[in-house]
Amino acid sequence: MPATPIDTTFDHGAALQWPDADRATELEQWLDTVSDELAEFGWTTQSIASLVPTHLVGQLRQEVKTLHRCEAMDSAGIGRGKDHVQDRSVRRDQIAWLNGQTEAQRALFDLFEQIQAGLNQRLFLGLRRFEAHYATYEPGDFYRRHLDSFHGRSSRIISLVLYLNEDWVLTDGGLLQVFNRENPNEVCGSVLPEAGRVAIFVSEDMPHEVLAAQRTRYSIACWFRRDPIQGLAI
Ligand SMILES: O=C(O)CCC(=O)C(=O)O
Ligand SMILES: [Fe+2]
Repeated sequence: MPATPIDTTFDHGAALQWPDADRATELEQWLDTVSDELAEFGWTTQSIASLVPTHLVGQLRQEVKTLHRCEAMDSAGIGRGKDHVQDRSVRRDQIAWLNGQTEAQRALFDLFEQIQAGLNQRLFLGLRRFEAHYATYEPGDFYRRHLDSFHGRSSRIISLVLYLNEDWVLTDGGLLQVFNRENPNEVCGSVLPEAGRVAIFVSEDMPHEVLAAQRTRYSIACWFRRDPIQGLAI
């Protein structure tokens, strides 16, 4: 009996990769939708499931869980430069900055670079770089209503928050509430912090708040900036 010929029509290695052409089309459509909604409403929420391999969000979740468990995260502060203070009545999360060094962070930074270029093309924002940190909210932790950037000093232009939590339900709390930019007492949207979901908004326009979480909540907050200088913390 002849040996079974090796099937050369099916590349098993390539099948595990993202199909490049489909993914590029998905990304262009995704960027069109995000740009339209940012221009019209100042914010949007989307899934990144069609843009990244399924295991990426799980890898990022494992990284932040490890950082949290090893007590390698710092209490988050508010204000910039020498005005930077820790005020537990305003925010209670713990953070750790991403450095793009692990495989998962490299893949995420690739996506962030594509988002940066795509938003620049469509909205002429002049974004030049981004910074991102993991955040952990333990049960009871919150972040009161705030803006991510102040008018006139705006170096943070677009905020993007990626959520990492599996099976998050309403009773777990921790919703992101986005307020009307004309009337900051009116909630215009709520986002469930479930794995693969992002919230994207104009940093200096959209007041927002993280409601108290009832279970540990993991996320990555990223800011796309216009200024070229590294290390100017806000
Ligand atoms: O985690 C979120 O939903 C938003 C976090 C936030 O507002 C911030 O870190 O500035
Ligand atoms: Fe914020």
